[in-house]
Amino acid sequence: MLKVGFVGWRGMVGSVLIQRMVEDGDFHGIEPIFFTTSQVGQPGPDVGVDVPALKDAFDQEALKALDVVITCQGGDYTKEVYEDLRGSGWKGYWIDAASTLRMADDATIILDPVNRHIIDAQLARGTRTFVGGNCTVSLMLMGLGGLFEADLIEWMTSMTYQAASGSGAKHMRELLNQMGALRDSVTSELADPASAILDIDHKVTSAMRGGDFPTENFGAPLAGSLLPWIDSKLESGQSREEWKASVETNKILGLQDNPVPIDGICVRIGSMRSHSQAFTIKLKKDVPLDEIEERIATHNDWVKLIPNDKDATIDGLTPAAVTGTMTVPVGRLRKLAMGGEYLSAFSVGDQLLWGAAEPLKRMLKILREQ
Ligand SMILES: NC(=O)C1=CN([C@@H]2O[C@H](COP(=O)(O)OP(=O)(O)OC[C@H]3O[C@@H](n4cnc5c(N)ncnc54)[C@H](OP(=O)(O)O)[C@@H]3O)[C@@H](O)[C@H]2O)C=CC1
Ligand SMILES: N[C@@H](CC(=O)OP(=O)(O)O)C(=O)O
Repeated sequence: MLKVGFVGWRGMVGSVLIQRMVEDGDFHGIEPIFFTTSQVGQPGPDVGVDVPALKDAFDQEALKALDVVITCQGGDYTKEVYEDLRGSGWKGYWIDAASTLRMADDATIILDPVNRHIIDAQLARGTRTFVGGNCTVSLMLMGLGGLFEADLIEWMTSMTYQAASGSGAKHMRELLNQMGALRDSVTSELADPASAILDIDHKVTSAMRGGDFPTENFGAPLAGSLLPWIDSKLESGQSREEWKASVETNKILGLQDNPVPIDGICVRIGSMRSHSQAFTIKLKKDVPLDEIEERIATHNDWVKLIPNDKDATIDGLTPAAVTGTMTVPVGRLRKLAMGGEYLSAFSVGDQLLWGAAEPLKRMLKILREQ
């Protein structure tokens, strides 16, 4: 039985992973051991099978005894533990949600509905480090995988609308507190249908700019606003989040030698846990729209084609419709005014499921099938 260590299982990504594994009965047939950086000795979670008390996530000896480590603890943990563990000669499988190791030569980015052939080839070569992709990248590929598979894309832009959850649990709370503070600033005016909308607008804007508006985590108002920068600045002028689109996509698809250029602007908006993206796609040739739709819709079991009409779009192509589900809807598909080779598309996906936890869960299953 595989001995599988779970690190970071209590966090937001980790708890979605555990929830999905319990739902699918994945804890049966493995020996799960739970680790912590702060609660050593406390009881492990209820996952339907017996688990020992929590072990120290920095205990190299305990980690070395494992066949598989799955970590959702974050990049700092990976930096602190991974090299020493490998340096000690440990030959187990390391499955990680953090970005730290993604671009390392000996690591494979996992998104098996899109790159199972690469995962299998890497396993056969003896690769033992597998890392989940950036959430926008994984969600984009789940939606547009059919176009990449048919080698139809010459270049692409991705303009993102990213949820608060991508920054972590504290940020989700802060977004809600910001929303509440905005409403609280005009409670009496909202109760009076005769109050002037411009007065309401003025008060809301003042509240947003006020010194007591809760911005400790985002550093600025997000509710009622947006933040067109995610992560650090690179020399190229891109944000790190924008840079990941091209490098990670091409690594996932094994196209590093002949990469598809992908670039855009990543924006944080006030949705809770679903990321959306608007794409402009330059096709290699003028492919009919019905063929494009067919290729997108049949690529995997989770992508869902949304007809390009208003009702279907408002119904099915929003964070409110998608959050908490595995479905990745793709819609707003139409040829742009620039010509038959220019395609628009819009997609939405739960960034904690396909964007973070699901590829890790599925990688463990792949290992169990070996
Ligand atoms: N958020 C996202 O969208 C994505 C995140 N990732 C990666 O996953 C990593 C983890 O992200 P995320 O899950 O958001 O991080 P969290 O901040 O939710 O959790 C990280 C760790 O914080 C500790 N912790 C301290 N207090 C609490 C508490 N009250 N409740 C739960 N955990 C607590 C836990 O460790 P302990 O039990 O040891 O104390 C937990 O494992 C990220 O750093 C990133 O590398 C990857 C893709 C997407
Ligand atoms: N940066 C992403 C979330 C994330 O954790 O990404 P990565 O796994 O690439 O660090 C967001 O803010 O929405």
